[in-house]
Amino acid sequence: MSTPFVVAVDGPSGSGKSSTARGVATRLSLAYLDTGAMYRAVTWALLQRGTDLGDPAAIARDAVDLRLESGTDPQAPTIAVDGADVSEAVRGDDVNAHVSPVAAVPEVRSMLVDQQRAIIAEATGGIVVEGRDIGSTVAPDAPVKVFLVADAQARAARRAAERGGADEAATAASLAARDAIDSTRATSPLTRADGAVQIDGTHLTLDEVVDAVVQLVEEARTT
Ligand SMILES: Nc1ncnc2c1ncn2[C@@H]1O[C@H](COP(=O)(O)OP(=O)(O)O)[C@@H](O)[C@H]1O
Ligand SMILES: Nc1ccn([C@H]2C[C@H](O)[C@@H](COP(=O)(O)OP(=O)(O)O)O2)c(=O)n1
Repeated sequence: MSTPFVVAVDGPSGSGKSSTARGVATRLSLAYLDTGAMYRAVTWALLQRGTDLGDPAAIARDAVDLRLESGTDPQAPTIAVDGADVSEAVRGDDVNAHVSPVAAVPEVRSMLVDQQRAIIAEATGGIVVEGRDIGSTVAPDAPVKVFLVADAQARAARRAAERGGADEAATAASLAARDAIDSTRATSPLTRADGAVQIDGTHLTLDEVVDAVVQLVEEARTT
């Protein structure tokens, strides 16, 4: 069986990965996988369990038997853990504050990377996958790799607006704290992968960013 066509979209928090990836997948009738939602779901479940999130060994021990299910429809993506749909719950402040240390635990990463590769293998019609390490680690052979960036101020303003006018300075601080941990952890840190095309969406509309990625896909399909 041939390997599914993968579009890898990586970048820092709030750079537009989810909106772009969903837009591209919808436009091209591809599946969509939000790997950040998987790290968020593990964090949510460990918070519910009362796991000591300052203790990587406790995180690894309690995460190992969690059962995640990712819905890959770009127009209605979902994430469930042990049968409960947590698509909304994983966006809360508590998860935002704890997800980066959880995502830094090697056992959590290897468990989720295995699951992500299994989902990709089943996406025979092609899939857009977004996260931090897709082009570098999860799907290094992806024919299209995008590294999406935007100014810190634009990212904070957009994320605060999305959250109903949340405080912009507090949102900026939360994004910066996560980016710092995500970029410096030992295991597959956020980085621009070999072969990734960097797109700066600061002064582009969402449609323009989607157009740019669709163009990269069309170029890759004709070469
Ligand atoms: N190019 C853009 N122009 C304006 N707003 C954007 C653009 N890209 C994304 N957004 C908005 O910014 C917010 C964060 O985008 P999102 O896709 O959730 O980022 P990420 O997945 O990287 O965290 C969302 O409210 C989204 O609608
Ligand atoms: N492939 C991935 C995806 C996300 N993560 C981690 C790092 C991020 O801070 C959290 C949450 O990711 P998510 O993409 O949902 O975050 P944003 O929507 O960009 O704010 O998970 C990761 O380590 N590797």
